[in-house]
Amino acid sequence: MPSQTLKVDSVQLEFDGRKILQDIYLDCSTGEVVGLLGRNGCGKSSLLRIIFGSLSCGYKHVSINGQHIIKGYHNNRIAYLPQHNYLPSGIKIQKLAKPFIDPLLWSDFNDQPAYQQHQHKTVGQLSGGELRQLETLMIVYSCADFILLDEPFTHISPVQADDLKIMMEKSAKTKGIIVTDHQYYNVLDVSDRIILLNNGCTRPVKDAADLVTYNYLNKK
Ligand SMILES: Nc1ncnc2c1ncn2[C@@H]1O[C@H](COP(=O)(O)OP(=O)(O)OP(=O)(O)O)[C@@H](O)[C@H]1O
Repeated sequence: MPSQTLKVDSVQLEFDGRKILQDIYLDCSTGEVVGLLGRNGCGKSSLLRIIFGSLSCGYKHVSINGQHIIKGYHNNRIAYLPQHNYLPSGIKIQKLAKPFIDPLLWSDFNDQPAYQQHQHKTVGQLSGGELRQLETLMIVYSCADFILLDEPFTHISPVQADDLKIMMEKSAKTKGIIVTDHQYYNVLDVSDRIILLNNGCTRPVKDAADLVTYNYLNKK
């Protein structure tokens, strides 16, 4: 499949007159994982929601291969794992998963231990980490060309985080992934490039020293 590129720029977001996002440029091509880092409240979730199309803002320009995208979720172009749980309770995982998963990826998804173990349970019968793992799996294996992951590592154990990174690298052979999480070491580990969100602006990050310069990490 030919490479595709998602581009996001000129985003203007304010809440109650307070500027949250103002000088944004972010791109992601199929075949790569882009990590988005930033301090609490700097606007990472808002930016992902704007790209996905679930948060309105003053202005934005989102495109895929030059084609303007108004709502990223239309036609399954972009899938989004929100920071908080999104699956409805009371319905079996198996029933929820079927319409979600890319039919071409079904057999791979079906082989995942988390799905094998929990497919007959409902959301309410899962632990917080089990649910998070399944929610992330379902987004990574969805039909979308671009995947936005908001804190996929936060509630899962180190072993499961390692499994998720392997799965993301595999998925990024054909999809583009943008991931944000405060477990920055996992984000650094899995990402091809890092973008820092700071004072409403995006900045490319070359290495961990840049993260110190921009006051994201403390100097050791
Ligand atoms: N609906 C809203 N109304 C007013 N302010 C909001 C609203 N949603 C978010 N904010 C504010 O916008 C800022 C950015 O929020 P956002 O959730 O995007 O940050 P974040 O970088 O994802 O933070 P965290 O890392 O803590 O999850 C925060 O200061 C937050 O308080």
